[in-house]
Amino acid sequence: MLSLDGATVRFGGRAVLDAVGLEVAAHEVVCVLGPSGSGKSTLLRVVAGLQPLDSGRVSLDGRDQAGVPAHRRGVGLMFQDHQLFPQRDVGANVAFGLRMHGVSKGERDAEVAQLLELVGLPGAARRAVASLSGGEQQRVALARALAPRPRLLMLDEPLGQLDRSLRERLVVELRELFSRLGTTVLAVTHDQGEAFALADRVVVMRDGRIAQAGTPLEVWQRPADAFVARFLGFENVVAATVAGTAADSPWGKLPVPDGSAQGGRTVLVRPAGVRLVPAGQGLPCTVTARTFKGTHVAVHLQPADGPRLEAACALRDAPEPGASVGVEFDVAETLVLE
Ligand SMILES: Nc1ncnc2c1ncn2[C@@H]1O[C@H](COP(=O)(O)OP(=O)(O)OP(=O)(O)O)[C@@H](O)[C@H]1O
Repeated sequence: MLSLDGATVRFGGRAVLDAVGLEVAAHEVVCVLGPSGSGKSTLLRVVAGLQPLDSGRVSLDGRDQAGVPAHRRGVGLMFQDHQLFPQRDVGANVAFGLRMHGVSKGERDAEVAQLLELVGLPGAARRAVASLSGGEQQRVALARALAPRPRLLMLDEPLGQLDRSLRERLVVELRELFSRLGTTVLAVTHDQGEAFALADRVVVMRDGRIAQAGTPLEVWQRPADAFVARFLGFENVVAATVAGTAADSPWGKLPVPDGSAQGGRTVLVRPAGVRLVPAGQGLPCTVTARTFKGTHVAVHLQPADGPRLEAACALRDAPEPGASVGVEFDVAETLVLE
């Protein structure tokens, strides 16, 4: 449905989008993820027709969109600050795009009622926008974006301003809604939890380029490089020299899976693969801090030599800060990055 080919945008000589290639299939939900300034919003704006390309191409349903203005592209956009019209009621906000398309009043009212039902706000058409909570306003903005039945719906930080529990709930609702409607979605977020919960496929951006694209599981299990691994929150990433099934690292010899890439590499050890053993065994470390993570405790460790480590520990097993422990590494949670 959507295809970007060598899409490039430069500001003052710097490529903010650098030869980006991306395909989005019909009914697919793709989340673009990346740190601030990596080019996510620019990517959306390019697809929407709000930002011209310096080179490359954007196609929708196989048709090059060069010269096609934003309002003729058939894409819906929902921004972070959702920009509802405060002086109009909920129904008028949702009906906005339908009016622009010349839909009659009777049809509009029926459509608005149906959309409000869909986003979980049945009967809210006559309410004032100011009387709604942040989460309710977000749903109205979503109903408004869905109303003209866009072939592609684009969301820019759709849940950005909401509190965590509401975001987690809405993300599940959105996922159900999109799969029910078969909506094709391109969403941008800097929250990896949101992206992983919402997307069929995630695209991680760095400095205007795609660092990795894949299903949430693929990206989580095999981050492409140290940047992606760190961006996903993995701290135990270290340069090492791999020979056979061992890697020489600042933490000593690490076991690595059979068939790992050899030579000078970057090695990732997931926190679950950092096993605490009694002091005197393994790599000597001092516990510097503990962070409660709900299902486990993250134990932060300073080895006598080498960069800090993070271990995932059961609540009852987590040692106190200041304790001396040993560390062993589990090959099943170790990965040599390409
Ligand atoms: N009109 C512009 N003129 C000059 N530079 C721009 C313009 N728009 C964006 N940029 C720059 O391009 C880079 C990418 O911006 P973009 O908004 O696409 O990033 P982002 O990944 O969406 O970031 P954020 O998560 O902070 O919204 C940034 O360094 C930004 O300062």
